[in-house]
Amino acid sequence: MNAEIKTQVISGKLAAEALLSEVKATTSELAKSGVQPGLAVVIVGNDPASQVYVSSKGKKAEECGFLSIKHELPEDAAEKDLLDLIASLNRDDSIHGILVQIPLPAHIDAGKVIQSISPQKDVDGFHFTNVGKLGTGMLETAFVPCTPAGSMRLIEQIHGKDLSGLTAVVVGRSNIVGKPMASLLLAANATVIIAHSRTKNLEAMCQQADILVAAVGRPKMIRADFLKPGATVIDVGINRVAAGPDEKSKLVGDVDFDGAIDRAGAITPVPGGVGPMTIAMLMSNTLRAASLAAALKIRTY
Ligand SMILES: Nc1nc(=O)c2c([nH]1)NC[C@@H]1CN(c3ccc(C(=O)N[C@@H](CCC(=O)O)C(=O)O)cc3)C=[N+]21
Repeated sequence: MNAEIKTQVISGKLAAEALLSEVKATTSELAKSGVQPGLAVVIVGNDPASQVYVSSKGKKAEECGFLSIKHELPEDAAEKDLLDLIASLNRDDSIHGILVQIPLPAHIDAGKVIQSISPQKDVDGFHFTNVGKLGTGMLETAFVPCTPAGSMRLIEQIHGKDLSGLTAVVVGRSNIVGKPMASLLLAANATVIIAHSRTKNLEAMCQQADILVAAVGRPKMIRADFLKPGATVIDVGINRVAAGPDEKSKLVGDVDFDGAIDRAGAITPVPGGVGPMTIAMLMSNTLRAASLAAALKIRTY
């Protein structure tokens, strides 16, 4: 135990509740002008983990006062059926956000499906238009992927909006977390390093980090000795591991939380950290899509 460092556990659960109550309040305001945000979640197949995520997204959407619609397609659905469904959701004025749950079955081209979603309804922020806007700093109209956006809100609690002079290390280079996370950190003036499976001496690289974002998908891979004392640690990992012979599986992050707590300045737990913020940001993005769509209905002249 390090007596000098008082580590703050950053509650994603509380931050998500705060964000959701803002979303609810703005949704009631919007209702006065006859606008109700609508979210369509599409799931293909019956992966149990995906089912759980999708139902919790639907539940949160309803709590926010949104129209919440779920489309379930069978595991062997044709790609064309999915593309046709998205085309009809793109045309549907009551739907402002479309989320196609990832992963998709192997016979479906996930890239093609994502690019078929209207960029204005792409509340996941995966469409090239939104990726390009984030990459070029056009954040006013971009949809930013929910996990990195939620992680930034948690970082903001500790460091504020301006990260000038701070070094951030993102471990992981996925299109849905690592790369957009790095773009957001850079936009907030951090000095950004993206580390990944081919990085030499990952431990030394991580020790540079004032802010460390772990998004590798390997349980407890980031250990206490990887951390600069006092660092802010954002654990994006959601790994389900066997807890014991008769016990249910449990969730662990990419960071060895019990070790890291003695060295970090602030750290997100798993569960209760980035996960709940991801869902809250999805609601925030959907509300934003609805507001932008409503604004565009007002005549220019
Ligand atoms: N198109 C698409 N968009 C996504 O945003 C998306 C996706 N596909 N596919 C799967 C991943 C995963 N994901 C999570 C969201 C919330 C929690 C979450 O709230 N987790 C809770 C624990 C939940 C539990 O106990 O299982 C927590 O960390 O506290 C986890 C994972 C969104 N994803």
